[in-house]
Amino acid sequence: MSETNDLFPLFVKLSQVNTLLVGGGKVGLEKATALLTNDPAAVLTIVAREACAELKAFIQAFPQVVLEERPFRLTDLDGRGLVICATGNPPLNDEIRAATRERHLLLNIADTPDLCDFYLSSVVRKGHLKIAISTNGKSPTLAKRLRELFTEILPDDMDGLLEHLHTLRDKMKGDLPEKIRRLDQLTRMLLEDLP
Ligand SMILES: C[C@@]1(CC(=O)O)C2=NC(=C\c3[nH]c(c(CCC(=O)O)c3CC(=O)O)Cc3[nH]c(c(CC(=O)O)c3CCC(=O)O)/C=C3\N/C(=C\2)[C@@H](CCC(=O)O)[C@]3(C)CC(=O)O)/[C@H]1CCC(=O)O
Ligand SMILES: NC(=O)c1ccc[n+]([C@@H]2O[C@H](COP(=O)([O-])OP(=O)(O)OC[C@H]3O[C@@H](n4cnc5c(N)ncnc54)[C@H](O)[C@@H]3O)[C@@H](O)[C@H]2O)c1
Repeated sequence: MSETNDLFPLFVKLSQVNTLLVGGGKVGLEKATALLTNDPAAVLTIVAREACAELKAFIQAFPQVVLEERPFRLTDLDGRGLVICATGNPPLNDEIRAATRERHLLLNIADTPDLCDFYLSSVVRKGHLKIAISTNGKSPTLAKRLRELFTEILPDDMDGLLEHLHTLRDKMKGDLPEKIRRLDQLTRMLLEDLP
């Protein structure tokens, strides 16, 4: 029997959702990079006993990011929307798992699928176009490879196409089914030009 991928993808506005990252080692740096490259205005607090030099250097470019070098405490969860944990500390993972469940907060514990409410995805970015890839946790390396493949084959000027479609969409009058029919037709023609 084949398993299905039941994960529901969302595109989250990190500038409006207060995120806590616990842990500031190599994996913490990867997660901070994923958050801040997608949204440089992400509201992010990092709590780590000791943050690595690379993380400290990286967050310099993001003045809104708060780094507190001290042990995690439960009050760190106050006012958060998302929590990401990258400490490699199993008892702490369990404590944060229980506390976030009580507070109805969404939690990702890096590299520990069983304890996650959500996974981070591999992200293809071409201007306004963003494609998130999930392998249902089966192979993050394949997700990374597919990101590289799509980044290579999609044209860099996707923004030109999207702006054009946006202008046309705003100009179109008439009833919705007719608008959808015309946009379907137009995008079919435009996408035929892609490699
Ligand atoms: C996509 C990406 C996003 C991101 O992290 O930003 C991401 N992992 C990335 C890379 C990566 N991670 C690992 C390697 C080493 C090779 C390997 O082990 O495969 C590489 C490859 C590399 O770095 O080259 C180690 C690893 N990761 C997980 C486990 C545990 C397990 O599988 O049980 C272990 C073993 C740990 C150990 O053995 O100790 C688990 C998860 N990793 C996920 C996301 C979630 C599932 C996403 C999906 O559905 O595919 C999930 C379930 C939870 C989560 O962490 O959110 C990012 C690629 C970004 C990009 O480049 O595009
Ligand atoms: N990198 C690996 O080889 C490896 C192997 C197995 C699992 N992992 C997973 O990777 C993650 C961590 O990896 P890493 O390489 O970044 O580890 P790391 O040891 O470099 O970093 C751990 C970070 O967590 C912080 N930390 C630990 N306890 C804390 C506490 N009580 N309060 C606040 N901060 C605390 C440390 O100060 C540090 O910043 C974990 O999710 C772990 O399950 C990694």
